[in-house]
Formats: sequence, C-alpha cells, structure tokens
Amino acid sequence: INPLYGARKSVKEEDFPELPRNSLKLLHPLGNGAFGEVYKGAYFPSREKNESISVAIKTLSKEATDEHKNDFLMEAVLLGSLKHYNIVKLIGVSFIRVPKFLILEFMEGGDLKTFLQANRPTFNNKTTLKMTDLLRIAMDIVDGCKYLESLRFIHRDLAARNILLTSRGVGRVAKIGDFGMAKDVYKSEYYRKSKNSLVPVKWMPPEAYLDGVFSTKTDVWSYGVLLWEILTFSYIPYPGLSNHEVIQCVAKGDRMCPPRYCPKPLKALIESCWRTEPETETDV
Ligand SMILES: CN1CCN(c2ccc(C(=O)Nc3n[nH]c4c3C=[N+](C(=O)[C@H](O)c3ccccc3)C4)cc2)CC1
Repeated sequence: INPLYGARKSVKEEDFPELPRNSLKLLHPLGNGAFGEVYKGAYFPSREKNESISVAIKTLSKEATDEHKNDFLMEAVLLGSLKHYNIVKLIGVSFIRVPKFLILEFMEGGDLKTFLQANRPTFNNKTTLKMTDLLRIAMDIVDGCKYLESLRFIHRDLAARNILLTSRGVGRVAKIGDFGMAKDVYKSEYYRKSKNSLVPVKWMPPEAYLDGVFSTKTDVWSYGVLLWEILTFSYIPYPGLSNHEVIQCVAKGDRMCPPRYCPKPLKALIESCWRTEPETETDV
C-alpha cells in the first residue's frame, strides 16, 4: 500500500540520512526551484579520499513559510520512499543548519521541456533527435509511472516540465524529478480548491478538474498529454486555447489531435489515454 499514508503525521526530520554539512559544497545555481534554489553541488562521501560526486542540492531559505517548510519535508518523504531507476534519487538531507538541504541525484540534462524546445526541428536546422530517441524517453517515464502505480501512488502532475534527463546526449535517461502537486495533496485534501489557479488543467482529465476525482487514470491522462508534448517538442497543449476554454471543450469531448507524423500505434495509445470514461480499460 502507498508508503506515504499517514506520512504527514509521523514524519520526523531525524528519519532521513543526514549528511555532514562539511561534506557538501554548493557550486552554482541550476535555476529557481519552487521554494528556494536548486544548486549544482559536490558531495565528498569519505573524509580521507578527495573524491566527490555531483549532486543537486535543493535549499530551503530561512524566510520560507511554514507551508514551504512542510512541502520541503514532504518532498524528502516522497523521494526518500520512492526507489526506482526512473525516479530521481534522494541521496540524503542536511537539516542540521539553515538553509536546509535536500541532496538529490544530479541530472545533467536538465528538464525535458527545455531539452525538447532546444531540439525542436526548425526551418533551417533539422533536429538531431530521432523518433527512437523520443520513444526511449517515453518508455523511461512509463517505467517510473508503473512503479508509482505499483505503490498506488498518484503523481497528479506528470508533465515534461517535471521530467529530468541524466544528460542531453545519446544514452540519456529520463526520470520523474518533481512531485509538486502530490506534495500539495499531503498538505490538504482541498489543495485543488485553495490553489485552483495552480492546477495544471491542460494535463488533467475532466473528472479531476470538475469533480476533484483523482486516480491512476488521472496519471494515464497526463501521460497522454506528456506523449503529445514529446512528439511536438514541447508545444503548449491545446495551442491557442486558455485553461478556461480547455475546461469547456475537453469536458464536452474535444481532444487534441496527435501530430501528423506520429506513428499509428502511438496515435492510438495517446487517444486511449484520453477516453471520456476513465473506467474503460485502454484496449491498446
Ligand atoms: C544547456 N544547459 C544544459 C544543462 N542545464 C541544466 C539545467 C538544470 C539542471 C537541473 O536542475 N538538474 C537537476 N539534477 N537533479 C535535480 C535537478 C533539479 N532538481 C529539482 O528538484 C528541481 O526542482 C526540478 C525538478 C524537475 C524539473 C525541473 C527542476 C533535482 C541541470 C542542467 C542548463 C542548460
């Protein structure tokens, strides 16, 4: 059963592998995380040898609100309890000093959305990415999702922006790197109502944004949108439509069309992720 039930009650800071603060070195910022900075860092596992491993260090600034403090701890709970090749690993924490640190596996390629946009084929330069590259990324993410489903864990925010890559070159591996919305739900059952402006409507099925019903099928729907993002090199879904218009037209049955050059089986898969009735098994 989902290892996180009751997490919000019982989690204590001493539950995590505390790494000595002097074995960690902040190098440079990697971009603003949701609540503080994410840095490239170096971790020196042993005092004797001068070897270090690259890590990403997520910091919690001193002036963080209690809500952010809770999110930060929840992220440690989530990542600390999920152990899979396609989910970014939590190496340890450093809560002993402020700013507090989460030490995460370093993903040199950055997020998938930015990567795809940087590799989008344009008029005068073809992309170096092949369909097999795109499908490999999609398969990596599926493996991470199957693991989450095996734990009956609902991610609630699968999207290219939340996927990280081990590198940008050949042999890159995609991993689920952020659990934004899932953290929220552990904060309050009504995160949807209190923060509906933050709700990723374009990645959600009607039963989720209309009735707040979430299940693994919600992640299946989002995965279909993520596949569409991969095939379009990260266009914004429902191009030209506002969130409000999407709510209207998707609820009445409109769907995005997969791109023309999308392989037939993939087109069928994407469409099966967007079935109106979530109960119907995808027959692909
Ligand atoms: C041309 N260059 C190529 C390289 N490039 C980067 C840009 C960003 C990154 C980066 O953030 N890497 C990360 N490794 N581990 C974690 C990361 C973020 N984490 C987080 O937890 C972040 O919150 C997160 C999570 C999911 C998605 C985005 C951000 C954990 C790496 C290279 C810059 C441009």
